Amino acid sequence: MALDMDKFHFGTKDEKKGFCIELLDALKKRGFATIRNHGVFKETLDAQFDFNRKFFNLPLDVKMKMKHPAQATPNRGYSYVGQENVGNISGYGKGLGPASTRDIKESLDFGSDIDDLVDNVEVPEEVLPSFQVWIDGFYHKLRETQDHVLAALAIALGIEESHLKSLHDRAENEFRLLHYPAIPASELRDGTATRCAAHTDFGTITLHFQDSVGGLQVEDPTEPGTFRDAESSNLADLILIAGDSLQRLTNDTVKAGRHRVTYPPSVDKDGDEMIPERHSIAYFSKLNRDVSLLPLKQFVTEATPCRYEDVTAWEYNNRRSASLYEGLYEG
Ligand SMILES: O=C(O)CCC(=O)C(=O)O
Ligand SMILES: [Fe+2]
Repeated sequence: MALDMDKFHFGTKDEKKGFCIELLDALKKRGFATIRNHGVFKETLDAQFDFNRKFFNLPLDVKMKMKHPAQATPNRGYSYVGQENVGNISGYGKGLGPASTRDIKESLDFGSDIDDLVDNVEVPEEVLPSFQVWIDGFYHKLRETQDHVLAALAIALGIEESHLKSLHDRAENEFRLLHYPAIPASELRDGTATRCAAHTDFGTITLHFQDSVGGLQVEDPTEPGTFRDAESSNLADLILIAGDSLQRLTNDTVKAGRHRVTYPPSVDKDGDEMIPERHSIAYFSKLNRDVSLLPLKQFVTEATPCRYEDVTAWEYNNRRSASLYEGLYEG
């Protein structure tokens, strides 16, 4: 059941508080929360998914003109199928090494148009008219939603309402459009390939939207190893997953949600069917680069000693993302 964010904005004091508590509860118990009335209208999402399709339908040589650089940072531009392998970070936090799976996906990464450190790899007007202007607007639209979600989480966690939001006020988020090409179900069967291998995201929260194909799954925090579909009856619902940085700031009070993309619920894993192509959007909320990932003081007590080192959000982000592209550019 999706949580109704209208209760946060327009509800009574108790309804607002109730929304915040349920949101935090869902992250703790299921590893994700679905939210409706989050401020991004269905028409806006439909238009964004139209742009997704238009971009990924371009010929490969055109997409390669917007190519992601040869290393993980800066995380901007187009990554072809096989360029980024999330399996490399699947074992993170579990004491395991990289998994030997390859992801069958392509993606296009952006930051904000006002980021003063990293420039976007822009999609030129002659390649896709109005695309870049739309993307820049979409970034800020989602940022507004992010700010409200962070306020709700802060309330539930007993932190000052604007505190988490203020740690994100430099527009250093990133977001990506993803396309998973149609493949025969048999291609995923022996476990050497997947759509997107299991992982946690590096930022504080990730806002996900997926098309009607589905396939996003989140690990049950109470049953490690069991992944459950993160489906929603309404495609305009936002699927919220916590990331490593929120886990660190809250000293494990909120754990990062481990997630992956695999067979959609409608496809028979043992059959010969084609898995349809899939489009999705992942908006990664990132702390300002200079913020320390030491747990906030409220979360460090005698019973819950500090579990994490003093590292900046940027250093941590770069350390984690470096492994995503590892092995590709040797020699
Ligand atoms: O495609 C999706 O729904 C999820 C993608 C994802 O988890 C990621 O890019 O970090
Ligand atoms: Fe992710």
